[in-house]
Amino acid sequence: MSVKSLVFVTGNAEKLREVREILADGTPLELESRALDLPEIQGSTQEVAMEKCRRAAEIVGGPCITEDTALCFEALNGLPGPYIKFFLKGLGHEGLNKMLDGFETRKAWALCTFAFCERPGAEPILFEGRTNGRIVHPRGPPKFGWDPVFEPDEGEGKTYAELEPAVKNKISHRYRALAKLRVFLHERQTISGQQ
Ligand SMILES: O=P(O)(O)OP(=O)(O)OP(=O)(O)OC[C@H]1O[C@@H](n2cnc3c(O)ncnc32)[C@H](O)[C@@H]1O
Ligand SMILES: [Mg+2]
Repeated sequence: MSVKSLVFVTGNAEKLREVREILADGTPLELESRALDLPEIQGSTQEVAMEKCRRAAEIVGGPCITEDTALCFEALNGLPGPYIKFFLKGLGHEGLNKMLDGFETRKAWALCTFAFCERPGAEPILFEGRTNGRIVHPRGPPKFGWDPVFEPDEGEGKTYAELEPAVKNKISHRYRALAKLRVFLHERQTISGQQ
């Protein structure tokens, strides 16, 4: 099976690390990374992801993937969603918790959206992965974003930050979205066979 290389445009080194770790299971897909922090529009997670990937393809001048991560609070009808980066920056881990004080549920879900764009001007295709959980007071090393405050339902009571990276990578929103992207790329023979 031949190895296919694809450009992953992201300004987030931790995302890139996790994607590489997940793909290290033998997936014959090599990522070439471009560390660009692309502007992101306002809108639904799908609209944000589509537009970011369109812009990335224009810059790269060829096929590329981008990834958007949202953290959605059930009590807030899915917000902060794609705006979590700015909420986290402005409020911190405890602030995210405080936002939910007074609400009946602390349920949340992490949503990852990969977008693949074949060439500049082409319509991107989206692949979503979701992991359900809840928002808790921070536990575990604060290495990656909101990992310390998200306790996935399948994490046996541990936050993403407390889980071994290999365990997070088996249940994560990112793993689930990437699994769909891999199937797509494989079926299009982007991974194996001729281009
Ligand atoms: O260049 P891009 O790929 O857009 O990278 P970004 O850091 O701007 O990422 P997003 O726009 O998708 O914003 C998502 C926010 O959630 C954080 N994040 C993403 N994935 C995460 C994960 O698995 N665990 C914890 N935090 C995460 C990330 O650090 C951002 O603050
Ligand atoms: Mg971003």
